[in-house]
Amino acid sequence: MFALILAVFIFVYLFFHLYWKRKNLPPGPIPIPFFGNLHSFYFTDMDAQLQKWKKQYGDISTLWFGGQPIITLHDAPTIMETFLKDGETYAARPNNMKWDDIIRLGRNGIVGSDGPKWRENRRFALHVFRNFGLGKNLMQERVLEEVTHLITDITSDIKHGSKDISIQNGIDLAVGSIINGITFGYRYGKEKEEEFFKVKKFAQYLISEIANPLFNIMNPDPEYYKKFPVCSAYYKKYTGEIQKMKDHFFNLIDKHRKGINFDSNDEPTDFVEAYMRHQHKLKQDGITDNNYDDAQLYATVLDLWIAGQETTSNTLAWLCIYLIQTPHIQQKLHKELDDIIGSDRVITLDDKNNLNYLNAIVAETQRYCNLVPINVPHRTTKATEIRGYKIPANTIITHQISTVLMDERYFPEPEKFMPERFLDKNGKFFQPTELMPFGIGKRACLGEGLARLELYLFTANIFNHFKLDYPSNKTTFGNRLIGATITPVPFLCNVSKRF
Ligand code: HEM
Repeated sequence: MFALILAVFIFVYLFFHLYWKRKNLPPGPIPIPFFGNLHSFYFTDMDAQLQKWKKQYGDISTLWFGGQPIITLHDAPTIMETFLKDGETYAARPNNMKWDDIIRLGRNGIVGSDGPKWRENRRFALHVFRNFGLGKNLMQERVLEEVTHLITDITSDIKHGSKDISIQNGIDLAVGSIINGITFGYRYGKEKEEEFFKVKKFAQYLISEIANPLFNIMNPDPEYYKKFPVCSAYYKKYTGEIQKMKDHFFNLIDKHRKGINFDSNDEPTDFVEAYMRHQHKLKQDGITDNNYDDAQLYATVLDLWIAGQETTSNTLAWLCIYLIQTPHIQQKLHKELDDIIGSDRVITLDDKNNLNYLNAIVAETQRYCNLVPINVPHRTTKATEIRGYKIPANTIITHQISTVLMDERYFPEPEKFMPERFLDKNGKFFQPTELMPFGIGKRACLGEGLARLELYLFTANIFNHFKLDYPSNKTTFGNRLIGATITPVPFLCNVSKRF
């Protein structure tokens, strides 16, 4: 009798998991109970595994993160028709990813919030960025200040000849100084290097854990899962790290508030000040029911810092690695710089349209490094239909940038690093719509303008001043660490001066 009950139970269980819950969804790899498809990422790199599934199941498929199905789009035309042309339907974020609530004190910030709070705060941040000169010379000056410090530091590190140094750390610190300058109003530089690497460590921990299966399994309800042995140790460690990060940012926020004279009409010089002045105005106007409390401020600053530092800095690090691995491409870049610039003067936005090969290298690096292996998930705000599949409201869905950027239909021989693919027959740089490293639609990267400015100014000025080569020990050179972003394993490179 017991055997019969067990057999029925197993049958019902398998029938539900293997067939019933998947029957109306696009095809995809078979999920196993508890893990879904997450276990596959243990055996193959995330982006390579997605590529395999795309070949197997086509341009629209379903992945399971634990018990959570995620509809995944892989081809540019479908992505344009949905996320771009019907943006509002795809503008929400999942509301069952509970670690986020712990990290961001509820549904706060920009990356993880939605509805009016997200809309208002995204608009507010973009407005502040524009006031700080994005798209004008002011932001260029901020970036160039850090570029100049970096060039000076590298020059002094290598003295007269050439030397193996960590250009990666230098870039990290410079990009961190830019985002910290924008958010809190001060740069790190060499003097505050220790503070920078402390925050960077938190950021890296958060980002890398997103690829941890245990993190994803516990995500729907960490408070419940922490009752189980392995999960409870994980919960303790994870929340401990988050607490340190919260302490750091709230400390800075409190200090900042004390330094602001709210009676003055001075223009704010950093994001936190702009935010606090806005909070103050709302209070004065008696508007208490608003979307601008301190939890929202903390979570937004956290989002800007993490999204703004790690992404740009890693892209630049990959660019250095690729140009070391392809000396003929670096040589061609040096030739363009010699022909167009011809001195060690500072390269600015005014030169951008003449530096076609350089722009193509940046574009190809963004394609090839494929920084975000799994794009940030979205949630449908209403029922819709995609390629014949009925997708209900509140379905988790994402457009998979990583598979689009490696798709041979849009980028022939995608496994090759070939900047020439972005030059037309007259040698002019162009960007096809399929090149979408910042995502598309309502949720496309908020920092795209700043990131593009940084990628261009750093690349142009670093390579105008220096030649980069392999370090003497290249054992792990170019190896990848996979998390929410793909990071190069820490590396040295041999740097020599060109002037
Ligand atoms: C090379 C650099 C960068 C890359 C490749 C990148 C890529 C992305 C991607 C793929 C998304 C998700 C889009 C989606 O949900 O579909 C995103 C969102 C976001 N990024 Fe970036 N990003 C970069 C730099 C930056 C910078 C410099 C900042 C801040 C100053 C920033 C702030 C944000 C924010 C706040 C969001 C969330 C937007 C929202 O949910 O409304 N990013 N980024």
